[in-house]
Amino acid sequence: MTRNSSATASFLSSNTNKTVAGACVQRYARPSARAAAAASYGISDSMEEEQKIEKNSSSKSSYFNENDTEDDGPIPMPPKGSDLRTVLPYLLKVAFSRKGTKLRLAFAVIFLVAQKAFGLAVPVYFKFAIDHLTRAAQLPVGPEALQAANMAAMMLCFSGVFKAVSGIATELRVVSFTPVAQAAGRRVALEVFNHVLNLDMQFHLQRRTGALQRIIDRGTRSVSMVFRAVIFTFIPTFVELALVSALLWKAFSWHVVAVVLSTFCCYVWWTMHMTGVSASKRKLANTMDGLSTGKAVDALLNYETVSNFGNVNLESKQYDSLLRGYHEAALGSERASSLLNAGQAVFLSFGMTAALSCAALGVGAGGNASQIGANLANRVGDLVMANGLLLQVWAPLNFLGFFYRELRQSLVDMEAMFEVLSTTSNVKDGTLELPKNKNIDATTTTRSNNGASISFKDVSFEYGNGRKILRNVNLEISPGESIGIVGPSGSGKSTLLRIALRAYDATSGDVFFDGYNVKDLQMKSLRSAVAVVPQDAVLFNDTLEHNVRYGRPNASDEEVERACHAAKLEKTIGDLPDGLKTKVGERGVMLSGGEKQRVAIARAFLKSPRVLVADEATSALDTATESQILESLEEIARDRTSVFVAHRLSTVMKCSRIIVMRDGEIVEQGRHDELVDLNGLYAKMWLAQQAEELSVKLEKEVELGVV
Ligand SMILES: Nc1ncnc2c1ncn2[C@@H]1O[C@H](COP(=O)(O)OP(=O)(O)OP(=O)(O)O)[C@@H](O)[C@H]1O
Repeated sequence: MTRNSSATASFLSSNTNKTVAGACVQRYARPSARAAAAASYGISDSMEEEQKIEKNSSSKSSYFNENDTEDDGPIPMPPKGSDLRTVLPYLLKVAFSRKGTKLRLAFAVIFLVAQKAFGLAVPVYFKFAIDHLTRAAQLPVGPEALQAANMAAMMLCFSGVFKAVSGIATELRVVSFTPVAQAAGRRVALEVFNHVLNLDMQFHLQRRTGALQRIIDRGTRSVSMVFRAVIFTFIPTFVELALVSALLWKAFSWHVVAVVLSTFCCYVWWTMHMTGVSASKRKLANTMDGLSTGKAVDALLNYETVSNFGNVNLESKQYDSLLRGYHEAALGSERASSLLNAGQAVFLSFGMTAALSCAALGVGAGGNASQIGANLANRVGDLVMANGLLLQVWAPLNFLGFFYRELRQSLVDMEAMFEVLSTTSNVKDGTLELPKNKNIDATTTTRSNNGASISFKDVSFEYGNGRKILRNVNLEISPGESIGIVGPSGSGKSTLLRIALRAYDATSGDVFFDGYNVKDLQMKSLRSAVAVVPQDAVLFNDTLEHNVRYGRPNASDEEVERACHAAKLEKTIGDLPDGLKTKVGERGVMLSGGEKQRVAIARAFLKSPRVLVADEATSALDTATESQILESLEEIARDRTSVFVAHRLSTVMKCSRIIVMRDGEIVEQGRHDELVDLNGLYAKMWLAQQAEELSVKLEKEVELGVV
């Protein structure tokens, strides 16, 4: 089970959805990753800062989770496609599933209308000011000219006030809308986290953690971008364009409007076309980005293996070639973006010049050359207004290009996220719950047999590649029995346990837990009745206490202490600088293999399960540590059903029954002495191990000069 033990450990020890979300945030959240990287490069100051932030944010987020999600309505199913017509209604439903969103959105729309209306009034009042000034200049000096000049000043004041009001409305709009987009993003993020952690083991084995993290990260950030682009950029820009066109038509002619609209159409066409080119290159860049991040995370997580095998250069080369691929793809996308920007600038400059020239020359306004000359003075104000209005429409047009690009990108990012969200687990959850009151109370000293029975009936299994791993396994484990499972490597021992705990479902046959078919049981209920101590206990990058308490998050301090005592962790705690509050590092790197095992045992003790599963829990330890750990395990196994998978037969010698597996079949079973007498596979394995131990002992004695 070595290969998958880390995934199994976190997968099997999840008690509640809330715990799952917490664990997932720990695994995927950026700050943790950065803190880990900082730790490995010795950036202690920034790490301290990160730790403070993490501590704060984790306590805050659990507070918010508990309260906010209670108020929130159910989140809708993710859409099938990734085009705007399907994504937008989904996001609106997500946003509206939160209380108060409609009101916020209504305010945001009111402020948006105010922003645009007052914004358009600015050039109009500026025109009025110029008209009054022109009139004042044409009048003889006197009270009438003075009154016209005063009117001009007043119009300028109005224009200034409207500009200020428009600015304030913009900020109010941002303030009232941002929480809506953020809340929708957070809800989607939480949904993806929970969904991913509830997916089966096959999914997690096939996906690279780094690449998955990027998909989730980018997908959730895209949520607020879609809102900003569509609701606060595209729709207002079209409305504004319509209003400006109406004003220009009234002031000049339909010819000017035609020039403006043609420019707009050319601009939009160019933007859409080039954005398509840029997006396809960006998609490739994203794939390369995911691959290179996945590679980096993989190498950093396996730091010890990389450095022990002297493969830093190999890892660097592979990482470099992925990075190069990413940079080439990103460069292609950048080039397309530059071409897009240049084209946009050309269209806007020519369009603006053409529209203003038409307005200045009075194209389409009718009349002969002398009339044009007579109206020229009046047209100065109109021209200034046209300039102001066009600048006003062109300004968001620049953003329109940016938002369109971002929108396309967001839809690409969301597609990947929706794909993850619509992945279904091959292992379907059941509906039945195990009776709750049957778990043994870890705090009492007198305990009665309260283990669960497990039975395998004609169980066969293959991982999907046509190779049979288990063949018609039949096994009855009674409540309170201690079972040892042994057999050559690859004989299917760990697979048998995975099927019992529903990491996978049997291809044929059934498994019963306490009389219930495991397929009918809620996974949460089944797994809360079982504690797994794996070979390679994986710890969270948190305090020792957090890692122990993970077995039962609501345990009291006294219970945590008792669990540490049972797992013989006291010496380790005493040696650590901050005792139980010491951070154990990424995956528990600050602890030895034996110490990590003890933490896993303390966790299992605290969980107080009905079934204890120790999967090669002591195989990586020396014999002295093994016997201590076995003592602790036996203490937990007392009065419970226990299953020990082991290579070292000394580990299972004391079990009430030993199951011997070969090629996915149970070939022998019985007590240790019975199996030795049987003279079969077990007896051979026993003799081989005895001989091996004897030769190791002899070698040591020769080294020490005893013989
Ligand atoms: N996720 C997987 N996909 C495909 N094959 C797998 C997977 N996990 C395990 N196997 C294969 O299934 C077989 C049985 O594996 P299993 O881990 O159950 O053996 P085991 O008896 O526990 O071995 P060991 O003692 O070495 O841990 C092995 O040949 C292994 O390569």
